[in-house]
Amino acid sequence: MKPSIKVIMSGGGTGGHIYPAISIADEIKRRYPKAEFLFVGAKNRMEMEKVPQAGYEIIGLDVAGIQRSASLKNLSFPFKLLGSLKEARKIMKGYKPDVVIGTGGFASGPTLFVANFSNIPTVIQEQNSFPGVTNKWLSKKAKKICVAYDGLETFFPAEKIIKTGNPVRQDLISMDGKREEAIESFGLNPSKKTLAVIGGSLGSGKINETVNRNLDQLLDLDLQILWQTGNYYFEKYKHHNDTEGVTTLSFIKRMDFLYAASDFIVSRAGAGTISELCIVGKPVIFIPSPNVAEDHQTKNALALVKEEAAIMLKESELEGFNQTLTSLIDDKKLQEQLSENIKKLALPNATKTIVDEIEKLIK
Ligand SMILES: CC(=O)N[C@H]1[C@@H](OP(=O)(O)OP(=O)(O)OC[C@H]2O[C@@H](n3ccc(=O)[nH]c3=O)[C@H](O)[C@@H]2O)O[C@H](CO)[C@@H](O)[C@@H]1O
Repeated sequence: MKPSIKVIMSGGGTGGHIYPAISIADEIKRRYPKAEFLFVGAKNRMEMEKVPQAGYEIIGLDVAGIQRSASLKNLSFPFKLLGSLKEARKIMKGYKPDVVIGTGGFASGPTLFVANFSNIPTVIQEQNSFPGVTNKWLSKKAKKICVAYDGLETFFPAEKIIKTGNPVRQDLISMDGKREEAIESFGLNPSKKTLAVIGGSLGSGKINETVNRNLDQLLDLDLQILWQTGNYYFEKYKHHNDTEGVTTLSFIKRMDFLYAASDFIVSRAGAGTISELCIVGKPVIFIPSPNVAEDHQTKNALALVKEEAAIMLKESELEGFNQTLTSLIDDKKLQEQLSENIKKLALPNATKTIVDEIEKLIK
């Protein structure tokens, strides 16, 4: 009989930190049906909704990040940090976990710091090719660091690094035979090619503006557009649902369907989306967000561009959007080459490999 274990998962702020935590918890639960889980997130952030939907309990810390631009909000940062450290300490003392797993975002900083300080083994799952300051700092005391890109020994202690890949939800790994159902579920035209637009879990204002500006020319390419705007921007663009050939959605529950229905993809370069796109194997144009720590999305995308596995357009190059997309659509050979090369980078066993490492720690 497998023992009952107690696990704290901490991460959130955006889907990119939440979904890996849920995938890892699901796999631990599959192996240890009696395992108990507590998620620690940040109050009022996306995890407070998505984690309970996935069937797990979550506590929200009163914590926020530092604003990159000078902001009055930063004045309250030290107080919130101290408060959240106190809260995390209380949680750790009360729950007594066997292991604490951090997938990044505001809450994982104080949670893993307190766990490290209390000598509870911690594991970091770093999704990006370039880590933020918090993970670099937490890595000193973490037992293991599961990464998805090469070259992270520049930032983390080399002996703790394991290249596992990023966890990808199971329904995104088994993609075969879903195209027809996917096309039907979005009410798309099966005889037309589909361009999917993905702004990341929160949506992207810049990508939305670009698609909106170029919409007529895009439709002239005889494409239909499946456009994820993000919740925040949906009101502004939802009227396009009345435009023939355009489907806008705020947030997509069945990302497997979005990928299955699409022929070409334009996307932000969040690490989780990239890992999924490697499994999906379709031609992609990345438009990385320049507004993230250390410009890590550009670095994520460049790791693929280097392998001729994707095209990248910087935000400063968006006047060339139409031309880049048209060239891709017109070039079958390029499409095949991108598909073939991106698939080579897929690491579909990431979640299992990460949980193998966690198991070694708790045994
Ligand atoms: C603005 C920001 O801070 N972005 C960061 C955030 O991105 P973001 O939260 O966008 O994260 P990712 O691209 O890594 O992952 C998004 C996840 O949300 C899912 N999804 C997305 C849209 C949707 O409608 N439905 C849905 O389910 C995707 O399938 C994927 O699993 O975390 C990533 C991982 O650390 C980072 O690389 C990004 O730079």
